[in-house]
Amino acid sequence: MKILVADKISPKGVDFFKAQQGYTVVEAYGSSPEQILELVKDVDAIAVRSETKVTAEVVAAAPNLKVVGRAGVGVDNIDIDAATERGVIVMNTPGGNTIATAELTFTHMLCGTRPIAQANATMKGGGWGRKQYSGFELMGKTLGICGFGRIGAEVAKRAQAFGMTVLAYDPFLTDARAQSMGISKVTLDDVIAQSDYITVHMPLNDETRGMIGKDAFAKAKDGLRVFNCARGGIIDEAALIEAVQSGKVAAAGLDVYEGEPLAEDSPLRKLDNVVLTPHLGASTAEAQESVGVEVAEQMVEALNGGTVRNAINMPSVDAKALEALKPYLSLGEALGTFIQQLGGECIESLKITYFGKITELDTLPLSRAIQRGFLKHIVEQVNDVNAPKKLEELGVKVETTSSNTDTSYQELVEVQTIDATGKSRTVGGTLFTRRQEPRIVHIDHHGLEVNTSGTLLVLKNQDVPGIIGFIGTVLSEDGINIANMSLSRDQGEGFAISVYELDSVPSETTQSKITGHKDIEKFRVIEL
Ligand SMILES: NC(=O)c1ccc[n+]([C@@H]2O[C@H](COP(=O)([O-])OP(=O)(O)OC[C@H]3O[C@@H](n4cnc5c(N)ncnc54)[C@H](O)[C@@H]3O)[C@@H](O)[C@H]2O)c1
Ligand SMILES: O=C(O)[C@H](O)COP(=O)(O)O
Repeated sequence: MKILVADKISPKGVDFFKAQQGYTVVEAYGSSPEQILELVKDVDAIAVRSETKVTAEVVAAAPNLKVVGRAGVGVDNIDIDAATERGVIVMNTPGGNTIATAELTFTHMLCGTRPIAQANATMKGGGWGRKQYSGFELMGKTLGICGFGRIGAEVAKRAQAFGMTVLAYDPFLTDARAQSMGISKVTLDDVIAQSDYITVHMPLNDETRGMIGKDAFAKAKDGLRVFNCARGGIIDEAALIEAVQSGKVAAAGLDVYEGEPLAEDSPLRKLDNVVLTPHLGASTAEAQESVGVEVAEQMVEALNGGTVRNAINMPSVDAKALEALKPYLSLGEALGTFIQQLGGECIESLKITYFGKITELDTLPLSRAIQRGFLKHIVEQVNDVNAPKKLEELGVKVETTSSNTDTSYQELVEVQTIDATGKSRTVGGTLFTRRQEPRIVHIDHHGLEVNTSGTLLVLKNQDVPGIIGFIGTVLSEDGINIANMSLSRDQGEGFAISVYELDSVPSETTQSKITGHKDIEKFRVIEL
């Protein structure tokens, strides 16, 4: 495996890569976009922080690329869509720099309350300035936190320790969590109208870009103090500059910017009551060691075919849950591959239903395995990362449900296809013998028992004598052994469904002989 470490991550993380047998590590910090395109030509994985941009062009230039690892939280420097389309796993290390960033945020809040940075600059210039640098207290003030995730919550705890009242705006924050943290869950308008301090802790996207802008400053209290240690652009820079210049905003602290590095001539650099740091949130020894080692471990585990942790573009499952799911994954893949070949062409919908005990597990990886299996014979380079996207591109709608309807099995996975004419085909599978052996247990609700590997001949015929003998004869003339056979008779309708497990695929001639038999309505050769 060849790993490109494109941004400076902890030496312990780099050493972890180097310690792996058969791994080659290229460390190339501060490379230009052109150099990156050249460097990724033969790499299996790229480790980055926020500097290197993993664009669609970079993904396209790296045919062997399997994993992009981000030693940190934000993945806005990685083109997730391009990576997903190619089946490249993108992973981050979400918790490792939470405390570092919460502490930097709090440092900014303190600096925006007591003019430490400004006083320090005066002192270094030979001055004293005791009178001009008096400040305020945090005690008794209201802090509004927009984005109450890992970092937002840590900032809240620190603010409470300083005697602040905390309001939070986060559409995903539950009442129970707000209550247990002793904070008030409010609307964005309330945060803006009631806060003395506002800090933002969410990703930058179309919803959050400019969330604190001209309108917000107009509705805010006079003398508001604002802080952004999340992503540049959540607080609109032009609006902030205006609000600081007009005195509406009394102080601000920024660690992140709309463009990084911040332009040398940015007006922000000239505002006395705005304290700036160069994207230092995660830059502590502890955080860097944590995210550097974590990203290296996660990447190696994924590259070696183990558990995929903290992936952005596929379900992440912990090792224990994955162990419990393992036997189901090969069943799922086989059911997907089977139904794609049984369902025929122009399939518009793929419905997955889980029954019984399996509904207690996290079935997301299993649903991915079914989708991957479905695409196995029709799309090249499909994996759990890109399977949903490939199905979407093919116009196949995927629906997954859990049902509490009783079946004859302790647990059952059912996969149904519906084609453009509305015709539906269904296959069901379960695990036999203490959950280890995958079996197909029905086709279109006709009970059978079929193994989930190799070549299958699926037959629908009139339920008349001589069919099994005929199939045995034509296959033996072709030199093909039958390993197993399962039969389901529908006496009411007078036909039978049978599945023959074969040692190899029947020749064209044999298949024409089967087609020619007057009592055989249809058959399919299915390769699992
Ligand atoms: N300055 C730095 O060096 C630094 C370091 C670490 C993280 N960060 C950034 O800080 C941000 C927060 O990181 P985190 O680890 O707390 O992430 P997190 O995922 O734990 O929390 C983000 C929170 O934002 C909320 N959210 C999402 N959309 C929202 C919206 N429209 N309105 C309000 N809330 C919304 C989510 O519900 C979530 O609770 C990220 O952007 C991350 O990239 C910056
Ligand atoms: O999202 C993050 O984790 C931070 O922005 C840290 O970025 P960095 O690794 O480039 O310091």
